[in-house]
Amino acid sequence: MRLSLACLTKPILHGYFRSSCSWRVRIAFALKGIEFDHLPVNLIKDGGQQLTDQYKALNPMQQVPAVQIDGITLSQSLAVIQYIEETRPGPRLLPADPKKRAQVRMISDLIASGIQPMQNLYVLQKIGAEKLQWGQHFIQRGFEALEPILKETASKYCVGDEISMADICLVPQVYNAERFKVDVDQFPTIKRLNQTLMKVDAFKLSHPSCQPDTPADIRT
Ligand SMILES: O=C(O)/C=C\C(=O)CC(=O)CC(=O)O
Repeated sequence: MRLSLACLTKPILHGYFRSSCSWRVRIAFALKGIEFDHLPVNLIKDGGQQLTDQYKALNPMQQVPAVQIDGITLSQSLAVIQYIEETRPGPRLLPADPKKRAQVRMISDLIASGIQPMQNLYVLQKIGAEKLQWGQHFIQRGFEALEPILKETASKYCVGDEISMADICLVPQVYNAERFKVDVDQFPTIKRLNQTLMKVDAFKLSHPSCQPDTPADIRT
């Protein structure tokens, strides 16, 4: 087998400890057992390091994460997750069954396109005041849709009994819900899945509370 040099170098994750989209990528790397180098991009410090020309050259959307892997640079966490799914061994992150696979994509997109972008830093900075209520509104609305969907698709995990990309999206979004003071008790399926997943090492080790760039005062 011929291995290109690019495949032999560790991927580099440009991310931020508290970014839910960076956390998604960290979970996927952990589940697949992929070692990576972490280059922190502080979204707050100096007005936001993602806004520098240097970072813009890496990711023109000026958001995290960006991942350098196999000689290419990818932004957008779901594209990264699907790329490593297609190129790396280890547990499957998308089910083989087409219906379950579609359900995983539906749940992932619901979160990654329907909820998270409405409460990300850039949008909230544009809103000005009312940030908390704005974020709460869109997470609440999204979880009201997600709960009945998960009730249908979930068994041990979001879709059946295998951890998938849907679970990778769910846990960081629940973390954001808690940050925005959405009462997750309203959503028993979401709550139960989050509790189950937070016992899995890949989710624990990648948690925002214990990353290289986690500030000392909130590190656990
Ligand atoms: O420390 C901060 O407050 C800044 C940024 C974030 O949390 C990341 C986001 O923009 C939200 C998100 O990932 O969903």
